[in-house]
Amino acid sequence: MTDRTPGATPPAVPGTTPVGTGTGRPAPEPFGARLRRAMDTRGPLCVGIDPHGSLLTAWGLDDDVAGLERFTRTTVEALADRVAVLKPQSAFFERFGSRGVAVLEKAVAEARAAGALVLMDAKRGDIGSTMDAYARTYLAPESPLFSDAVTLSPYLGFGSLRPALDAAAAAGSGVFVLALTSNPEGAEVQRATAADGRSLARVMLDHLAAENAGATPLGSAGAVVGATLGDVGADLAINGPLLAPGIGAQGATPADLPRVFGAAVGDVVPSVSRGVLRHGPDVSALREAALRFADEVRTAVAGG
Ligand SMILES: O=C(O)c1cc(=O)[nH]c(=O)n1[C@@H]1O[C@H](COP(=O)(O)O)[C@@H](O)[C@H]1O
Repeated sequence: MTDRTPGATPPAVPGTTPVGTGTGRPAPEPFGARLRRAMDTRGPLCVGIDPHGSLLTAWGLDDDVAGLERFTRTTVEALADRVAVLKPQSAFFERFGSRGVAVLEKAVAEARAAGALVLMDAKRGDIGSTMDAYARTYLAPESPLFSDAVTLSPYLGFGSLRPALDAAAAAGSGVFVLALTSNPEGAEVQRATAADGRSLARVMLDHLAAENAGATPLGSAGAVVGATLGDVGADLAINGPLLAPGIGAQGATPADLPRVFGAAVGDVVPSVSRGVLRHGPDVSALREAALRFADEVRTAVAGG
């Protein structure tokens, strides 16, 4: 009989083979271990690549595919050999159709080759059979968009993400699941109460903690928790990474991190997009801005 208990592994999607299984190759190093090393050596910072039309214009570029290509190439060149994580926001590339996605593919490959971990910000979430296709897009090593990690939305039920969780584990990649997002509208859903009395965010955090149980030095199933939220009154220790967007343009600063994350602050990957990108197109200015954020984060995490 099929196990229907919450958190049980759902049956395989009919007609599909789970992504990345049965290759006979040795298991790749898990994302959590790779991320911990990158955070230790490069500093715990994620810079988002968000090519807003207004930023392209501010950089003196046209808001077209050529501008997108130039903006992306400059950002990768400036940062991929020094920041721990680069997070391209897929929407800003998709808006140009297939030519924009081609720019994204190239950026992913070049950023990874330069040593950055690439977190694809796609915020995907769907029924399991479609989730399997998303897993093949971002988490299958043979895909042109294969990334070190991907952002996922769990609001079709955490269990619907299973194909992506399994594909990530098989590929040595990671996931970041939306728990408490940085935008004020998120509370309506994420702080709503589930049937058992927990908030929906708590339910997601508990699922992630279960995914990461026993992993060392850090699990590969991360949560997204906005740096903008103040004291969230929740234990955020999930033995996995905590992506903290909202620094810079949305008003949060690295100094806010200890208040939001408490004892889990050492597992936080703060994320900033416009706060760094607005310093372009000068490569040195982009680097200096990222370095400043990374230094401020280190100081905040160390309690200074
Ligand atoms: O998953 C994300 O990265 C994310 C989650 C969240 O709760 N809030 C949030 O702002 N983001 C993303 O983080 C980036 C924030 O950009 P800036 O506000 O320019 O730093 C955008 O790409 C958002 O889509």
